[in-house]
Amino acid sequence: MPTAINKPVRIFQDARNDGRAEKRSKPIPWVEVDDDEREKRRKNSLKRNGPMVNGNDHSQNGRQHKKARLSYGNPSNDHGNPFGHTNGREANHAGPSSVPLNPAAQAIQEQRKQLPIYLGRDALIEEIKRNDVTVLLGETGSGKTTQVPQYLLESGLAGNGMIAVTQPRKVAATSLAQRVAAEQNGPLGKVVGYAVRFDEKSSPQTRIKYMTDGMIMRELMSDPLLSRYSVVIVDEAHERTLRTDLLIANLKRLQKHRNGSSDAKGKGNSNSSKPLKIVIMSATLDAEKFSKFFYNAKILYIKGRQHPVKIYHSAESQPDYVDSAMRTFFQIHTDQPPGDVLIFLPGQEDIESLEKSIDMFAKRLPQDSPEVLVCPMFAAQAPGKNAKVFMSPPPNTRKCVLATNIAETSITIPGVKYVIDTGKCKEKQYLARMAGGGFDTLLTRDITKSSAMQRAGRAGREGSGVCFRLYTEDAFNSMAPSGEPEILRCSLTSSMLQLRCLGQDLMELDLMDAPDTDAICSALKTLFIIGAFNKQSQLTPAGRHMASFPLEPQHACAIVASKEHGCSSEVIDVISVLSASSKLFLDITEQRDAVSEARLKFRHPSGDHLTILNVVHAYQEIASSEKKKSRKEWCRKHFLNERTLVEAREIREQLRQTCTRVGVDYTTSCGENEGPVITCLGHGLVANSAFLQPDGSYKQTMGSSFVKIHPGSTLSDKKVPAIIYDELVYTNQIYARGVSSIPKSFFAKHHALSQRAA
Ligand SMILES: Nc1ncnc2c1ncn2[C@@H]1O[C@H](COP(=O)(O)OP(=O)(O)OP(=O)(O)O)[C@@H](O)[C@H]1O
Repeated sequence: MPTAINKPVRIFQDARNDGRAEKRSKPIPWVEVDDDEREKRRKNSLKRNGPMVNGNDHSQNGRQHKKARLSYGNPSNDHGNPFGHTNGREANHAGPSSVPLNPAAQAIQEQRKQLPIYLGRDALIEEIKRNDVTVLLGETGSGKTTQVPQYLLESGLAGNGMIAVTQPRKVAATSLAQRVAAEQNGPLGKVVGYAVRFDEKSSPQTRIKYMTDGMIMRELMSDPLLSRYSVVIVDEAHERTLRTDLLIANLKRLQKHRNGSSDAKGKGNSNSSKPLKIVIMSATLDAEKFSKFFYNAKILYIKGRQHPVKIYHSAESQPDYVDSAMRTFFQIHTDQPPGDVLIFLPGQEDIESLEKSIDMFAKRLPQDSPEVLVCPMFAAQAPGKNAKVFMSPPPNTRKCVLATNIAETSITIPGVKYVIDTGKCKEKQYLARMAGGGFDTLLTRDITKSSAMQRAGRAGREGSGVCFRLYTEDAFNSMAPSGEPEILRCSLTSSMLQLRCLGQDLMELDLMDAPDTDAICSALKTLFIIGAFNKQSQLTPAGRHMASFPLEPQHACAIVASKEHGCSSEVIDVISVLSASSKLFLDITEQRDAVSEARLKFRHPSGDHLTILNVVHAYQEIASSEKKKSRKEWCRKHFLNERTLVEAREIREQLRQTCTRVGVDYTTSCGENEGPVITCLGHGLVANSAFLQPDGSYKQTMGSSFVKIHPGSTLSDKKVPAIIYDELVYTNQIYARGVSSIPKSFFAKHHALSQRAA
């Protein structure tokens, strides 16, 4: 397909020689993956031991296909309704055709019928009806995530219960809900809704709810049997996030309770009025492992993908992957037919650096060349900005999305035809032994085969696509098949607290993989010193309150402590900013002096937390008196991210509601005397504290590591006897970020506690 991809790109030849011009001018040599070989790999990746629901080898497929067409949009209830009787509402959810369809909606319905999964619709419904647990494996783009919930709803299999579809990431949950609401020909939040942290769009009419795995885990606290749901679909289960693993363990437990059956075959349904169906889905899943975990649950396969994706590997390895991605982008842009480009990079820094390079070289394109619109996409970016990647670019413009692995699974970015995969990602890793007390940090590493396949899959969503891998075929062949489950590499503090509120013990839970003892001890230690657990590792009343907040326990602890210190208003203001998805302070390296000058007036001598509070107060004043435009200008002048402040305002509202529930008066204020704010933050961050050493470094109180204050902190050039910090980042050394000074006397009580905990 791309015949001219090996042509030199002019703009690099013409560019000023910065030492790279000559190298850049040489096109990257590509090797196309042989189609037969790819088919062999595809078959291997879908090693089957169960029926294919949409292929010729399914015993009844021909008949079922016919029936599927007949029943589409007009489902009878002949698939049974194991969740009790429909209550009349069912008729409204018989499918999108119950409301007259305009031409655009009709086109969407036609698209639905073209998906590979459509051929197996009835077979799939039948299998899910027969089995309590179903493991569904099908290629990216076959239609699992968008169609399965609708099939179950339209067939009446969900009864009058809801269908939850869990996703590891917020952006997938929200964008899928939007798409499926359109497929159901209704507004978002009605029949189809979503729930992610700090944001929910649903109503009493909601029947399909896309939600993050964290949100459904949180629902367990108020509804331990998840009785509102008749089906829980765990999507992208291959990612094995910590929350997915905990959810799966809980689903297994509560299904036994609700269905009264100890196997996955659905035999216990007869006595149960509210049975639960579980569907585990992915394109790249160790299906046997999941099946075994659920007492040999049925594995089903969906054959084929809607559109082909051609794959190219670079002939040589590309150590400077950011530069190689940039060259590949312009090779596509100058030679290839229209189509947007999606580039996978490990993290925000690489994204920002590539954005600058592409913008710079795009200015050197010939005048008649199409424009380039770069759209970054990463978790720490405000949701509104991430949503921009889903919009169409202006005419005669090629969109170039620069994304981390948040765009890797589930989502469809309209217009994307080309994927450039650097082969790198950042992964959370818990450095328990290294840092003594232990901390989560992000490390750059090579991706897995499963990720490579998911990334390539993003190119074939709306038509045929092309994926350029910036690594050799040998490198691909030596990649691990899939990643290590998060439960084996992340901090367990938050999950342990949440589970204890459910009356569960992480150590006793029936998990697919048991976590490391170091990580368990570290979490227990942290929960003990913040007062969430007592010496016997039992949940305290304060711990229960902490778990009510949708926050890390350390932050929730600060709010709970503020009740006693009379400064809840201020603590909530600070925590709201720390919980926003993007950073408050914009760090522009080239303008470092201007940045620190502009921020001088907010700077608080105690450090970053009260500096944040000063910004929040100043913004509140501006927001009450100035127009929107002036607020924006004010933020720009002070190098502040206004989106963070706006998002923090929404988060504050939610935290206030939780405060009301747990009896914390959020209006109490310490006024000008801000000392108690640091004391409360200290209670929460006591495990994140360190003492000054003679050489100017800081030694952790709970661990044995030496840390430095991050250069971006207001305290970076100060020496204070003791600090608390929000997080540690590991580069060539360990840096503490989000730092405040705290009196050493504060530790008199806590240090003894931490010694005892150790
Ligand atoms: N937001 C969207 N806009 C346009 N088309 C979409 C959108 N979401 C889904 N589609 C279409 O529906 C198809 C099926 O998507 P779906 O997410 O159901 O597939 P999947 O099998 O779950 O894939 P994956 O494993 O990658 O999540 C896509 O390939 C695309 O053609």
